[in-house]
Amino acid sequence: MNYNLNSPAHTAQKTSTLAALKKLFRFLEAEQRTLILAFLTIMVSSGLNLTGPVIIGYTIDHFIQHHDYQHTLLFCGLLLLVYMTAFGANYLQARIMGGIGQRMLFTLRNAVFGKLQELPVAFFNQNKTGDLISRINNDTDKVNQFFSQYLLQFVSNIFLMVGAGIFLVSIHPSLGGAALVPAAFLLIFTRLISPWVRRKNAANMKSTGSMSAEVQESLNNFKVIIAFNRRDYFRKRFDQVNKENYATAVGAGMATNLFMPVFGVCAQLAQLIVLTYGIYQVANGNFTVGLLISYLAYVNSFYTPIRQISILWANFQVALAGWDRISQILTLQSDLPVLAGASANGHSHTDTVMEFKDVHFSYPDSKPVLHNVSFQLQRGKTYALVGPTGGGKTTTASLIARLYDPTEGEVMLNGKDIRIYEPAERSGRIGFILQEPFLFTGTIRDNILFGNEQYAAYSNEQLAAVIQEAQLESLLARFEGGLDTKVLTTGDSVSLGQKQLIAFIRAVLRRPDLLILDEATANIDTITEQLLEKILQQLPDTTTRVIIAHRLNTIENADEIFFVNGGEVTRAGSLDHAVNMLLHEKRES
Ligand SMILES: Nc1ncnc2c1ncn2[C@@H]1O[C@H](COP(=O)(O)OP(=O)(O)OP(=O)(O)O)[C@@H](O)[C@H]1O
Repeated sequence: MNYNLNSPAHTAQKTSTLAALKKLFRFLEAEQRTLILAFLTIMVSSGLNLTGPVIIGYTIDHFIQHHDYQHTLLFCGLLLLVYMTAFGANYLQARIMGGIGQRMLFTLRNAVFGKLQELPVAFFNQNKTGDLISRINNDTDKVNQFFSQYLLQFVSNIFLMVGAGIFLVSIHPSLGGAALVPAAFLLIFTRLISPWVRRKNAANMKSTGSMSAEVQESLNNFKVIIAFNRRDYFRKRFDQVNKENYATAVGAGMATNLFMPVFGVCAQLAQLIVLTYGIYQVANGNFTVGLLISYLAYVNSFYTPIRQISILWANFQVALAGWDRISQILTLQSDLPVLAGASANGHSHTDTVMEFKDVHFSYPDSKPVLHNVSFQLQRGKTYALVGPTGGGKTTTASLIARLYDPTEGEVMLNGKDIRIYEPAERSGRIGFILQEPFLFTGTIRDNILFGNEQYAAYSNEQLAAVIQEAQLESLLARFEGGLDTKVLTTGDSVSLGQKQLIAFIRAVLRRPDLLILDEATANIDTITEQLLEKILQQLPDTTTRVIIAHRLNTIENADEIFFVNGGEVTRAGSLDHAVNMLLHEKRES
């Protein structure tokens, strides 16, 4: 399945504005009451703001022109009260929406992160971590900014604009009609350029994602960069993506800022029209001066929100571009679903713990790695997978652990299709010590208990007793701080061999039915390796072991050896035969 989020199949996927809004509002379902309250505050503040010009016009015509200063003062006081109440309502609305925005950001980030947890290894193979981080951090924030800062301003401005528009047309239809002509032009203009603005912003977010991926890659590999003295090379590469990001940011900024001046010109045009036509009407005695001042204030009340809306609309386009990138993740489905209807319960104790039936496998857009492979692994036995580099050993092990599904054929665990097992059950039954074990920042205890709920509540003493029972205490003894030894993800606090020891303890303590060791002793000294070998021998009789190793001495005790190469997994028979096959393969290549 194509999981590459930056491929045309995904980037072409755009939701319409309305559909995007509908989906976004789903994240606000729990906020309905607060939203209604915020909406009420908007109605109050907009309604009060709209009465301002009426009060001014009325005061001029009825009191100022008749030199009635007592009433003038009274109405000025009333105006102050109106504006202060509007201010209070505005403040309340900003506070409410700030809270809603932050909660939405929280929910949105959780949703994206939760989805990432559901997706298969293939997704992570095809996407760069930096880009995913940028989607979780930056793009969700763009959506949040719109919701927390702009959404209600947007609504309140629309409310003000419609209210002022109604006043304009009802006071003087022809003058109102003339005042609204520039607005009609704006509507068409906005519709035409919005998709382009959204595209420009999407391009900018994409390049921010690429930049983040570049930073992530060089920070992750800084040792190699320093060792090979490639700082300049990476500096140049960063310079390149930074330049691209700069160019797309300028493009997005220009597109986003285009709304403002055009909207400004239209507002001025409307005022000019009203002023010219209005003075003509006053001269003919059809209009009072007070009414014209109110009228101009309404033109202002109509176009100021429009100007605001232009800024908000631009931000809305940014939020939509961010939403497109987020929803590309949210709409993905894992291509490793658990088969419905079947049950993995009633664990049958078949002798065959694992079986491949006519399995074919290829990575996306790559040539086949496995071709029509069939084999069985019996309970309690030790198997070795040998073969040349790139022959397909790790791939075979990954299919055993269901990190991928076969392109064709079936993989059976304990006599049942592996696809019927829930991930928790499957990973409990199959332990996988990866070629490059990954440790999380924390302590050895945290890392040993990773994904192992059974001992989560154990004290260190209890856990040490379990470790002793599993005969792993001599491995733990290699760490001075014991279970509390600190581990950093950068890996500097523990050596690669020590990491493999921790991964080994982690996997063995889960007591899996099947334990896969992928080059798990490659970085361990010979004495420790012998110790591991001993521990492996002492695992319960029912545990099946699959060992992938380049050092052939590590597989001396295997019950069966499989040779993995050229798409095939064949029985190698004895160790000598496996060595001959490897030598033959080397000579051929
Ligand atoms: N994620 C991937 N995407 C595309 N091709 C891959 C991927 N992982 C491995 N391959 C390819 O699949 C083939 C088998 O790789 P695999 O890692 O299974 O070999 P291996 O026998 O375990 O090698 P090694 O002994 O070096 O670990 C190789 O040609 C490799 O390039």
